[in-house]
Amino acid sequence: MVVALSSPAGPWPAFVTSAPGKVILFGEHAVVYGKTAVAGSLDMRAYALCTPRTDGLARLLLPDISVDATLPFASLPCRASVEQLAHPGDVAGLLAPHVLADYEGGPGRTAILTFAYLCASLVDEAAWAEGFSLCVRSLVPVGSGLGSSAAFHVALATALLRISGRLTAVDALGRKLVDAWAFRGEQVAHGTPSGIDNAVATHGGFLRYTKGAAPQPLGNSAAGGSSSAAGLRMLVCDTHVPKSTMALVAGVRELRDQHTEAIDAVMQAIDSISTRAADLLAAGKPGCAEAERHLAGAVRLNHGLLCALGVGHPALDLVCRVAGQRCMPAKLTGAGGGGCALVLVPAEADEQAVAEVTGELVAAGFACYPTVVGGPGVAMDDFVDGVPVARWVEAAPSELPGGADGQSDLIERFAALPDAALAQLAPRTGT
Ligand SMILES: Nc1ncnc2c1ncn2[C@@H]1O[C@H](COP(=O)(O)OP(=O)(O)OP(=O)(O)O)[C@@H](O)[C@H]1O
Ligand SMILES: C[C@@](O)(CCO)CC(=O)[O-]
Repeated sequence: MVVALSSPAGPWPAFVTSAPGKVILFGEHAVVYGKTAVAGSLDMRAYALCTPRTDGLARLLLPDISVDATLPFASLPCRASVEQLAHPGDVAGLLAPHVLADYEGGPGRTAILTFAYLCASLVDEAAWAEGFSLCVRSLVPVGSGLGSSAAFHVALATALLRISGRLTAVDALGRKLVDAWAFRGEQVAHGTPSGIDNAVATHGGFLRYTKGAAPQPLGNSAAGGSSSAAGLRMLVCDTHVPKSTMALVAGVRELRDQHTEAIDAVMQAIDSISTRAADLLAAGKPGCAEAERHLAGAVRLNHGLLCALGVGHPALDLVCRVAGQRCMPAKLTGAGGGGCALVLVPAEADEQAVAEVTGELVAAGFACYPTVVGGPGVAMDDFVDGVPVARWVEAAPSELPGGADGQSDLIERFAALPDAALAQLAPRTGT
């Protein structure tokens, strides 16, 4: 994929940003309390197409969650008032009621709040002057524990930083900036996130993560280098049981307030599991029999400890039982309470056993994704295979009635791209 970026000032071409979902191998929830966690990027991404306008309006189109909002600059709070907020989530109190009127609760409201917060913080009146349209589509299932919100916030923050002229390249400095602003988006959505999800969505690869410290790559590279940890084969199983990350994190906090010593001991146990696993992955031995045995035990233990924190669910236990019967360790991943579980597939796994596990889980009503973990993080492109993004979207197959008629707005065409066409916008490893 060719990446060529125009100067931020002056007219700009349509561009696309994208960021991956994540899978937490070890340490969710404990990471909120400063413990170590290990996570990797998924091969499912969120994509944002950004196009210039001429009417001074900003349109946010989120077809996955039925949001289509068009805002004038004056409908946003000013930067100074946003900067004075005690917490980014308090932005709701600054917005005129009509902005949220059509989005009472749920993902649409959260997305508008984050958009408003990031726009008010980043895009000044001059940059807004001509307006822009932004459409975000995602192949990361929403609310399943696979970091759909972080992928969304990283893609969104990258687009708004570019529009504001603060970001010209996704290099080390650019990634730091994106990560910091995506984290604020996560704060709007989740209250007190640890930052691990946005770190993985930004940097890609496999990371050892501790809140407040720089994420540590585990023998891998978001730029497409080979990863020892990427040798881990996994099935990600979506139970489709809805959950709220914010409520689950708040629930663990309440439990800790009541049973501080006991919960801190659980957190410490999770920390030792994550730390040892991170060392193993960093040493590049995930496939050897001894390491695999160790990781299998660690996965089972971590699941049990998460259940002790009150974030388990019978559907997640079912995944662990079905996989465990075929000697495949499994645990919940992400916030728990529903959402997804990961199944570690041993290097020597019998393919028949993998197919049986998949079949049983699908028969139980779950979705099963064989997963490649450890791919690229955030990306920003003006060209797809040498073709300007706008022309590529126009030419790509669309699900709009009437097919490729060239009549519809670029944003509408992007919103109607089949998933397979959308997936082609992923950065190609090694280019
Ligand atoms: N495709 C999308 N379009 C627009 N907004 C999205 C999209 N996907 C996710 N979001 C935003 O992310 C929020 C979902 O966050 P939530 O924490 O519930 O799920 P998750 O990130 O998938 O799970 P976890 O945090 O456990 O990994 C939505 O409320 C919405 O604001
Ligand atoms: C549950 C949690 O640990 C992971 C959610 O993907 C919350 C966080 O780290 O912000």
